[in-house]
Amino acid sequence: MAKKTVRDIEVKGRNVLVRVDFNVPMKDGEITNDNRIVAALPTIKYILENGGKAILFSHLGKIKTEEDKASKTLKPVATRLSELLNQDVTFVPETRGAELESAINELKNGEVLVFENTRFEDLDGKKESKNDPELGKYWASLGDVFVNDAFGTAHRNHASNVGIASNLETAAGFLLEKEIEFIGGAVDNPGRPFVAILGGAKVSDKIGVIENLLDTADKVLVGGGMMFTFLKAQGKNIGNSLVEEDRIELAKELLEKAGDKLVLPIDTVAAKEFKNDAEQRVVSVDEIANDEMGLDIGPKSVELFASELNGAKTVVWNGPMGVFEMENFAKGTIGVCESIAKLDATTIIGGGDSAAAAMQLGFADEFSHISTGGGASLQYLEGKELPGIEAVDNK
Ligand SMILES: Nc1ncnc2c1ncn2[C@@H]1O[C@H](COP(=O)(O)OP(=O)(O)O)[C@@H](O)[C@H]1O
Ligand SMILES: O=C(OP(=O)(O)O)[C@H](O)COP(=O)(O)O
Repeated sequence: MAKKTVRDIEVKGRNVLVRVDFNVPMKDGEITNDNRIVAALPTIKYILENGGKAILFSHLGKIKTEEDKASKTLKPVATRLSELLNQDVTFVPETRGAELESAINELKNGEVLVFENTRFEDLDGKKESKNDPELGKYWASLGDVFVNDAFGTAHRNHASNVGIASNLETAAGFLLEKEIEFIGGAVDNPGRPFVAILGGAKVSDKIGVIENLLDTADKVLVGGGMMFTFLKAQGKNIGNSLVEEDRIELAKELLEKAGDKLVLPIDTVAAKEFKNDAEQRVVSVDEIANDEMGLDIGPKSVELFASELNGAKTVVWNGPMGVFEMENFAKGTIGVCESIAKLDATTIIGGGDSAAAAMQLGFADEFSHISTGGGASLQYLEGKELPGIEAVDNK
C-alpha cells in the first residue's frame, strides 16, 4: 500500500489520535467478543512503546435516541482494553469539551485515553455520520497526528475517520495495512470457483454489493436476514421475518440479472417469537405462516449451500446465516462453517458479528483469514475505494 503507515510518522511525545473500530458485539452491557479490540493492539502498543500518547476513539452501534446512550457507552470497552494492555486506561465520558481537553493535556508519554462513542454526536444533526466539517476539525485539534486503524469502518465517510484526516497528517495503522494486504491478495485475482456468502441483518446496507459480486463471483449464496427481502421479491409470504421493503425492487432486478448465480435457501427455521426457547419449526420457504419469522436457514439449505461450496477455491463470507447468538438458531451458521472447513481454499469471513460467530462456534482455525470488517471487506471486494483508506496520506 503506497499509503503512509504508523511506521512513517513521529509519535514520541506527541498526542496521537487513533481511530479504532471498537464496535464490538455486546449483550446486557457485556462484551461478547473482543476480537476487534485485540486486533487493534499492535498499533496501540507500537505508539505506547515508542513514547506516544494514544488517544483512542470509536463508534459503537447506532445512536438514534438519548436512551441509546446508556447501552452504547464505550466504558466497558475501555475496561477490557485496560485488561488486555495490562495498564491503566483513562476513560472520558464525553466526545468534546473541557473535561476531554484537560484529560488529554494531562496524558503522559506511554499513556492511553479512550473517549466516548463518536456517534453520540449523531443526536445533534448526525454530525459524526454526516462528516460535519466542524466536528472533524475539532477532533483533529486535539492531536498532533492521526492514525486510522479502523478497517471495519473504512467504508464510512464519517467525521472520525475522513473528517479528521482532512485536517491532520494521517497514517494507516497496522490492522488497516494487514487487512488490505490479505483481502487484496486473496481476491484481486481469486482462485476459482469463487463463492461469496451473504447474510446478517444490515440488509439495506449490503444488498447493493450483490450487483457487483454477480460480476466477480461465480456463485452468491444468500442466507440470514438478507434472504427474506429476496423471497418477498419472488412473491413469497415471509410472515414477520426481517425485510427491507424499499429494497424489494432492487432484489427483483438482482434476481433477474443473476439467473442461477444467486442461490437462495429452500427452507428456514421459523418461530413466532424472537427468543431462544420459542417453539420452532423447519418449513419450506413457501410455507412461512403470517405470524412466523425465519430466524435461521434450514437443514436442506445447509445441504444446498454445501453442494454449491464443494470445490470452491475462494470463499468470502459476511453475515451469519441465522440468529447464531441464540443456540437454537445457530445450526445454519454452524453447517456452513462445517462445509467451509472441508475445503482446500482461501476462505475469508468478515464482520463484527460474523467473526464473533466463527470464533464462538469453534471454527476460527478453519478460515484463512478472519477480517474485522464486513461491509468494508465487501466494498473492497467490489473494487470500490474505501473513504477511510483514501483519506490516509500517500507516502
Ligand atoms: N434471519 C434473521 N433474522 C434476524 N436477524 C438475523 C437473521 N440472521 C442473522 N441475523 C442477525 O444478523 C446479525 C449480524 O448482521 P451484520 O451486522 O450484517 O453482520 P456483520 O456484523 O458480521 O457484518 C446478527 O446479530 C444475527 O443475529
Ligand atoms: O460493524 C461494522 O460493520 P460490519 O457489520 O459490516 O462489520 C462497522 O463497525 C461499521 O459499523 P456501521 O455499519 O454501524 O457503520
